[in-house]
Amino acid sequence: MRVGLTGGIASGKSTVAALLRELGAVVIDADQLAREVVEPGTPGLAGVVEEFGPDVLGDDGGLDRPALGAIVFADPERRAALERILHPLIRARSAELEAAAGPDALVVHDIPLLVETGQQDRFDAVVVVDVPEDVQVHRMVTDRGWTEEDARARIAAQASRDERRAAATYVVDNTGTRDDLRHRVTEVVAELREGAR
Ligand SMILES: CC(C)(COP(=O)(O)OP(=O)(O)OC[C@H]1O[C@@H](n2cnc3c(N)ncnc32)[C@H](O)[C@@H]1O)[C@@H](O)C(=O)NCCC(=O)NCCS
Ligand SMILES: Nc1ncnc2c1ncn2[C@@H]1O[C@H](COP(=O)(O)OP(=O)(O)OP(=O)(O)O)[C@@H](O)[C@H]1O
Repeated sequence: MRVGLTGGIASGKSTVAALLRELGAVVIDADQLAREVVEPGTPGLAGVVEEFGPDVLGDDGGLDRPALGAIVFADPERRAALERILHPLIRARSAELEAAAGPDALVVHDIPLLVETGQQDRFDAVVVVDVPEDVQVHRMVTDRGWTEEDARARIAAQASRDERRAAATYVVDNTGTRDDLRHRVTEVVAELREGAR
């Protein structure tokens, strides 16, 4: 069974993904793949430097992620240019990992931009982690030390809460405690497994 997991930035996707792993799912994390495909020496990094110039490289020759983030989250066209380079590489790697998981696995694709990139129909079910925007901002500011302006710029680059919920098979509310979240995720996995039988 193939499940898509998504949610706005800092909604709790990684926390849900960790719970799903504990419950036996194979989780494929698009943010992690987005890092792997631009590691030093990769064609991905060469493509990014060709498009954005050497200023997006740090002193160690690796990608300067804050520098690139400042460019692309201020300009949708530049963001689209970056996505044209990285998304095909991320998809290819993700397909390889899925093939390696085997036919009986519960495979969960954690994809922040699942709805933005119109991938909802590629999955047997879509799980959306849902919180109001103010909770996202609060978590980015208090847990990660971002400015409110940076937090809102990322949110503005993403689908709206309603657009995401419209694509959901299961909505996982994450405004409660971590225990509440665990309880809800366990319930969703039981329903997914029930549906797969
Ligand atoms: C611009 C980059 C270098 C900034 O790196 P940084 O370390 O600051 O952020 P990180 O990669 O950890 O992403 C954190 C979150 O930002 C949001 N985000 C990332 N890329 C995008 C995007 N293109 N559009 C909207 N939101 C995005 C997601 O919610 C993601 O979970 C990086 O985000 C990137 O390479 N983005 C393009 C690839 C992409 O689209 N990734 C999203 C998963 S497919
Ligand atoms: N129920 C909760 N109560 C309080 N804090 C939470 C809860 N769930 C997650 N968090 C915290 O909120 C922050 C965001 O969670 P997490 O990293 O799982 O989100 P994410 O959606 O994966 O983020 P990103 O989009 O940046 O990858 C983290 O600091 C996490 O510890």
